[in-house]
Amino acid sequence: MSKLSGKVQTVLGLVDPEQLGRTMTHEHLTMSFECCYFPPPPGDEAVAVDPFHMQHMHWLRQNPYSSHENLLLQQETAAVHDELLAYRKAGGGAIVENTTAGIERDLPALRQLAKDTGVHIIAGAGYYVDCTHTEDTRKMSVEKLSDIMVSEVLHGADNTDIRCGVIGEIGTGWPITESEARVLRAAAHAQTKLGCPVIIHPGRNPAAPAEVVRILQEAGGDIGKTVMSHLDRTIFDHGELLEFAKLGSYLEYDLFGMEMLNYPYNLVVDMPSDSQRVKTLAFLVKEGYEDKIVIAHDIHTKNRLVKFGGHGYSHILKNIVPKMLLRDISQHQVDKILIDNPKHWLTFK
Ligand SMILES: CC(=O)NCCS(=O)(=O)O
Repeated sequence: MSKLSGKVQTVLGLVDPEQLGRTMTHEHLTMSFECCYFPPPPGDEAVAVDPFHMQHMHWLRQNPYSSHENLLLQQETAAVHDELLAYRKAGGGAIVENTTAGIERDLPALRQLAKDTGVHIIAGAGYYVDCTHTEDTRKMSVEKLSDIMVSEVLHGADNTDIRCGVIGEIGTGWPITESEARVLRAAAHAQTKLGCPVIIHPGRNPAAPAEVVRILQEAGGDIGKTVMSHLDRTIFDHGELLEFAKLGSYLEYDLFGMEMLNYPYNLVVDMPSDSQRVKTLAFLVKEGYEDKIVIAHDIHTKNRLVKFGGHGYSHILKNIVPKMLLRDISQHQVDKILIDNPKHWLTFK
């Protein structure tokens, strides 16, 4: 039996799963989202260059990806530090930090934040979406990619001794590229070796999550120990959602706090409101999936920090939980979603 077995691996070392408490399963504390810059609407170029003023807060919420400055979350470690202290005060215990290679993972910063705030931080191994893969990454075999992920978990990543505790977020688009498929297979192989949790960023198409599951399964992945992220912007039809849920992954609603009219990466998508997200959670609970739901905010731009007028990492604990209780999700079920499900997922087999 591996020494990881029965434990959760944080950036400060192994912990007993009971120590985690309430856990956001998909956040970023330091990263760059420059890879996904989207040009501003015509006429808004001047605002986009200098958006951090009170009168532009609404513009930023509607166009978060159209300001280069807004994509540099890695510049805000001091604010994130304060917001993690607020998260603890609001009852939070742990955060899964999903930044992988390609979007500027910074493990020393994560270790410092964990030390200074007392929040358990679990770091992610592996690779983000295709456009961030380097030439080296594209040339690697599945075995080589898998060896790297295993090493990031067992020995440390980015030339540090800081160890990752999950594989992911593994980035995929739609259609899934050859390089992304290779990374997915490698993640499945590493998961088989390690018995570790995996988390996936699917492409923006309702068929994408199931296609990822198919590739992982074919490569021997453990779907019951895998989180499918971003379902709030991916699967809308309740019938299709139940079909996907049957495949057995954790179902993650992780864009709480993000409300926008035009989702620039797929204009066909109507980004749901938080009320609609809660309604979908209540639906899944009613259908018997209370043991498979996990939630988070996926903060990946500056404007979502409290410092810039955003909701911060405590929004779910402060605002969404009361709403869940109002919508027939019991306290026991809320505790499953925030404590038990993340704990089971994060514990190494
Ligand atoms: C960092 C990240 O991948 N966030 C997801 C953004 S998306 O618009 O839901 O794909």
